[in-house]
Amino acid sequence: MNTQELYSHLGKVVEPDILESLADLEMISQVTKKLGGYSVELLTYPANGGYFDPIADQMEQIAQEYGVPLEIKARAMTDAEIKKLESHLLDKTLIKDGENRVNRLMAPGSRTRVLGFSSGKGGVGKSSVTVGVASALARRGHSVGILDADVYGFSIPRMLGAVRPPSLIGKVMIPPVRFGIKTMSVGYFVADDTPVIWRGPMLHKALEQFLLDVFWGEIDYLCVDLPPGTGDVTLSLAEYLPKIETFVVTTPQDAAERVAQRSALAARKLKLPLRGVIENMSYFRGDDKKRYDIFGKGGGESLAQSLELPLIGTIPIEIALREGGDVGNPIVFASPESEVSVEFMRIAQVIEAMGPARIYKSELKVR
Ligand SMILES: Nc1ncnc2c1ncn2[C@@H]1O[C@H](COP(=O)(O)OP(=O)(O)OP(=O)(O)O)[C@@H](O)[C@H]1O
Repeated sequence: MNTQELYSHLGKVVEPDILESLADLEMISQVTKKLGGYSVELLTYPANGGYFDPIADQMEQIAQEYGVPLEIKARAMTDAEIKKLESHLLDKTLIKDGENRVNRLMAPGSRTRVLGFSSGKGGVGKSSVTVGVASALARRGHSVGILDADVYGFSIPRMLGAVRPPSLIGKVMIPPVRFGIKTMSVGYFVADDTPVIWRGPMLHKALEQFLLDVFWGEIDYLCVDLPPGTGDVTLSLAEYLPKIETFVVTTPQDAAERVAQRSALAARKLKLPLRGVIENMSYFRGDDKKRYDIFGKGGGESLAQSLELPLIGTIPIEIALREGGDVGNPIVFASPESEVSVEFMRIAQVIEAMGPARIYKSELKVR
């Protein structure tokens, strides 16, 4: 093996958050031959020191496969190298749309579908459903991102076990990736026990940044965990994400269904296209294989009927779902055969099959 061949093998290693190859990102130096083996430099950007190990492990594995000793050294990128990487990422993040710069995922003609998950009130499992559907779409081979817009009750980083904060390369924010899913949340910027007491304009600004300056790339699906009800944040999002297709999450309980209906009608007033209803905590299957309707029956169906929307899924109560959410191991990946996971996979298929909503309000733009 010559140095060029080894370089081309090592260059195929994928950077864990940017999800592009080291060669494309120019993050490894030429391989050099040295006494008894080879040496290569891995260039790190300011916050990715912690990623050195997983990348280096993969490079070592490749070298071992070819039976060549390899020394890997980390080197911090120079300012000029960071600038170059930033411009590479900016090209893939922003696109000119007339006078405006818009994030590629919001540009007209972008292939990204934006799926919003809303609920009338907290605690019905909206975040769990967002993670479940996003995980199922990822397992079906799509590129997926989750935007945690539930700014006061953020839970996505915990549910996905995402512990690394986003890195900043120049102006571009790199969303941490877990289970192949890009994630962005206010939770990355505040300590877990700190209540978010930002005022409207600050939240507006944070969301604007999450949508404009984040390197989402042209993902297939952006799943948005909306705050419960229809407050300020949802209003802002409706402006920023004119392509958002909303799914209403409810429980079988009558009361939850009525609150969900109010919020769905408000969403309709905001002209957020509603695409379907998902009923969560629909039943519990006991060890005796029987279904127990713990929270009653029929809430999802009756909400769907009153809103003239399809009921696209009924998700059972499953202890493993709650446990997976608590430790950052989503059930769709942890137990793909469970009834809940099978249902999430089915819902993902239904969403795929229904295709994007045909709306684009060109007058609504960021900046
Ligand atoms: N189908 C389910 N089976 C078991 N536990 C569930 C299920 N759905 C949600 N849970 C659990 O219920 C709790 C609330 O869920 P979640 O955080 O997803 O709700 P939410 O509607 O997003 O709430 P909030 O808006 O308050 O953040 C979590 O502990 C979650 O693990």
